[in-house]
Amino acid sequence: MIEFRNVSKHYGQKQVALDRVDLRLQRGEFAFLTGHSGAGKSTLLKLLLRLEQPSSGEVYVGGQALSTMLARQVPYYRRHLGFVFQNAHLIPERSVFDNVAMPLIIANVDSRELQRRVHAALDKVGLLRKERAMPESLSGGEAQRVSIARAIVNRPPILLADEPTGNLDPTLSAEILNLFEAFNQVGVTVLIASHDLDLLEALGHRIIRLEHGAISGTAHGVAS
Ligand SMILES: Nc1ncnc2c1ncn2[C@@H]1O[C@H](COP(=O)(O)OP(=O)(O)OP(=O)(O)O)[C@@H](O)[C@H]1O
Repeated sequence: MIEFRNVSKHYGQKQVALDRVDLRLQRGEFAFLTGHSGAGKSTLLKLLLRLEQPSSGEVYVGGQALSTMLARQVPYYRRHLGFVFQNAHLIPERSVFDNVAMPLIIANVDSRELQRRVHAALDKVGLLRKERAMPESLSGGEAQRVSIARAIVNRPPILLADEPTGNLDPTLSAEILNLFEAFNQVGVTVLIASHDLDLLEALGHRIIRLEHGAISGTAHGVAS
């Protein structure tokens, strides 16, 4: 589903963000990406989103080499990826419903289908009752759940997240990770960058470690 073949990424002349990374994620896999600050986690996700291009090597998603994708194909490609940031990044002057609907508006989905899908996404994250709320009235955990609803409303086969629990306490973090697990159980491939090793190790999923841009190990945590 996802493959990095000998991928390096340099910023400028000296900064090596990724160093000859080889990595495969099977369809339906759930993996964490961890490593120190500056290890290259966000860069790896940016390459998958095609926000950045490798300096050498190739990234394949669903069998397609991303370097061969034309600029005009990139927006369509990105519809197959859901992405969750550390901060929810909601539009403050739009309701919860409108925020979640945004990817469907961009994809020109008709209004009845849009309503049905937004309700289904909010239902999955347990926030249907908040559809008319404005972002400022949400707690941190609720805002993050809205951003997850927005990421999955297009039913992407791949869900990526960069430190999605970084601003949340341990109980809320566990709730957010449970949501990712629920999507994974219905077949979504999930890759989450996180520092929070204690939380990750307890879940029993694959953990991919980056160190100064290189893969330093891949192992499984121990499910408690
Ligand atoms: N746009 C950029 N220009 C120059 N250097 C960059 C750029 N983006 C990242 N880097 C550098 O590349 C390296 C990897 O950064 P990256 O953001 O991928 O690490 P990270 O593991 O996500 O770190 P963190 O956990 O702190 O977010 C770092 O040394 C960083 O300073």
